[in-house]
This record gives sequence, structure tokens and C-alpha cells, in this order.
Amino acid sequence: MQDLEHNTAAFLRTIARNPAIKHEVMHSPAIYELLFSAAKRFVTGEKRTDLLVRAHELADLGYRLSAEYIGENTQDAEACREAKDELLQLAQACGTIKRPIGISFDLSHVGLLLNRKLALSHAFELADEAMRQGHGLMISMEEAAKTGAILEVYEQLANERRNVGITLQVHQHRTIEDVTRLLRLPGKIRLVKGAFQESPEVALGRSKELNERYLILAEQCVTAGHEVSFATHDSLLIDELERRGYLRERHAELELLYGVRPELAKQKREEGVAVRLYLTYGKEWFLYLCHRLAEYPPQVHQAVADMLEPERLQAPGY
Ligand SMILES: Cc1cc2nc3c(=O)[nH]c(=O)nc-3n(C[C@H](O)[C@H](O)[C@H](O)COP(=O)(O)OP(=O)(O)OC[C@H]3O[C@@H](n4cnc5c(N)ncnc54)[C@H](O)[C@@H]3O)c2cc1C
Repeated sequence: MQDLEHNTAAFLRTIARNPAIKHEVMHSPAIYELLFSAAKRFVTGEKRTDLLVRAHELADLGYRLSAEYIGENTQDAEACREAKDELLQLAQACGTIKRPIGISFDLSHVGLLLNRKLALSHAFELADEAMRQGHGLMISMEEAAKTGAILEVYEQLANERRNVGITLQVHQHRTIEDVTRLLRLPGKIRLVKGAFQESPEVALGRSKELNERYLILAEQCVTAGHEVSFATHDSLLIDELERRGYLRERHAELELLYGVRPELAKQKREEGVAVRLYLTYGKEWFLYLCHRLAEYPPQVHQAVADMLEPERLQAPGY
């Protein structure tokens, strides 16, 4: 069974990156609709208003929120500007929600692949709008090949804007050094294991060693009194973070992706832990869906059931 799950995960990660398959999904209405009914477990919908409806409901229950307009690797300047404008409107619309929101995005969605200055100026605009609305801006981390460029842009931003945070992938070896430097900046650090397949020279695979490294970096953030988000669904890690008291630190929170382990989010919230949920919307959900299924292959069964019976998704369990 373990081999079967491993192969399923490898297959999903491969098709996630295949442009011909993605094109087929996006341009065949029947396939799009079918797969989208599975994606809806993890993505609030195609439109900003879909995210906002869910965000209001979850904020009323007491959750903190992150909000992302899905997209990455945008190749032309006009599309980068459009993505930035959509994110600006998202930040404005989130102004009505009375819980701290982190507007989350990929720098490659707003220009990183074209020119770093463009990505930086778009990110400044986003940080300023988020600030006006009383919210934060959170930069996601992408494939290891982009880490240097992402951190360079982040460091310039974070030197001037206090409301900008950065996601760090614990699996990348370089993160051990990066975190020491980044802790000197005010921005929140979100610790994730890392979603992308990387070579052993660059990153650790899922392992006990990876979890140990996660806890070492978590300890560094907590000891520094730094704002930190523990973004993981791994019960072994969450239990250990809880045992050490890290989840109860004033500057710390547990962050889960919308649709993944809602019962755990509810339980932790009811126990008094600050829980943040990561909400997404948009049409570029194919890669996002593949990653979620690859991370926990039993969810493939759930995805098939969701395709057959979309009404299953009406009560997500928060
Ligand atoms: C808020 C947030 C933001 C993120 N941002 C980024 C980013 O910017 N860049 C990036 O590369 N990655 C990002 N990720 C993804 C992250 O890197 C991991 O790929 C993802 O969280 C899966 O790793 P994990 O730590 O949850 O545990 P995993 O190693 O995937 O799982 C460990 C164990 O947890 C349990 N488990 C996991 N899922 C389930 C489930 N659905 N039901 C029951 N048990 C389950 C299983 O026992 C599993 O063996 C983000 C994740 C979160 C939560």
C-alpha cells in the first residue's frame, strides 16, 4: 500500500507540472467541471466573492485567515499587472473582515520571472494596500530555483514595510542559514515543510530528520519571540509543538490549508489555539489540487466521491 501511495503521489506531482495536461483540463469544459468539483474541497471557488463569503463565515467562527488568488509563473507584463490588480481588490475587499488577514501570493504571479523590479514594485503596492486595510501580506515560497530571488525581494520589502512576511520551506537545506538572517527582520515567518519535489542536494525528503529540522527552526523562532506561523497538517509535529507550549506562545499560530483536516482545525480552535485557515480562489487551481492529493493520497478517494456527489462539500466541518 505504501508503494501504491508513493507512486500515486509521484504521478500527481508529475501531471501537476505537465503543461499539455493542464491545457487540456483548462480547455475541455467537461473535464474542467469534473475536476473542479474535486478542487472545490480545497478552493473556495473561481471568484473573489466566493472567497469572501467563506471568509466571513470562518471569521465569525473565530478563525484567522489567509487569502490567496491562485496563480504563478506569469510570463507577460500585462498578465502580471492584472494579477496584482486582482490581489489589490482582494486586499480592499478583505478590509470588511474584522480578523487579521494575510494576503498571500506567489512573487512569480506578479512579475518575478520577467524582472525583479516589477515584482518588487507590485509587492510594495500590495503591502501598502494591505496595511491600509489593517492586514498583512505574506509571500509564498516556490521551487528551490527561485528561493534566492524571492528572498532578495522579500528582504528589500521587509526592510521598509513591517506587515510583510515570508514562507520558508524547512526541507530546503539553505533555510537553516536563511532563518538566522531573516529573524532580524520584523516580518512574520511561516514555516512549511515544502511542497515541491527537489533533489537531495537541495532538500530533505519527508522523513524523521525533516520533522526534527522543523522543530529546531520552530524553536529558533519561538526563542527569538518572533511572529511565526506553524503551517503543517502533520499530527506528529502539531502534538510536539503543543507539548512544548509553542502553539500557546503569543506570537505563534497554527495554520492549515482550507479543506485539509477541518476537524483538527475545529478541535484546536476550541482548545484555545490561534488557528489560521488558508483560503484560495481562482481558475488556476489544477496545480493546487494535484499538490493536495499528492500530499495525502487517501484524499484521492475523497476526490472521486466529491466528483460523484458535489453536495458532500456543503458542510466542510469547521
Ligand atoms: C498555510 C500553508 C501555506 C503553505 N504555503 C506553502 C508555500 O508557500 N510553499 C510550499 O512549498 N508549500 C507550502 N505549503 C505546503 C507545505 O509545504 C506542505 O507541502 C504541506 O503542508 C504538507 O505537509 P505537512 O507538513 O502538512 O505534512 P505531510 O508531510 O504532508 O504529512 C504528514 C502526515 O500528516 C498527516 N496528514 C496529512 N494530511 C492529512 C489529511 N488530509 N488527513 C489526515 N492526515 C493527514 C498524515 O499522517 C501524514 O503522513 C503550505 C502549507 C500550509 C498549511
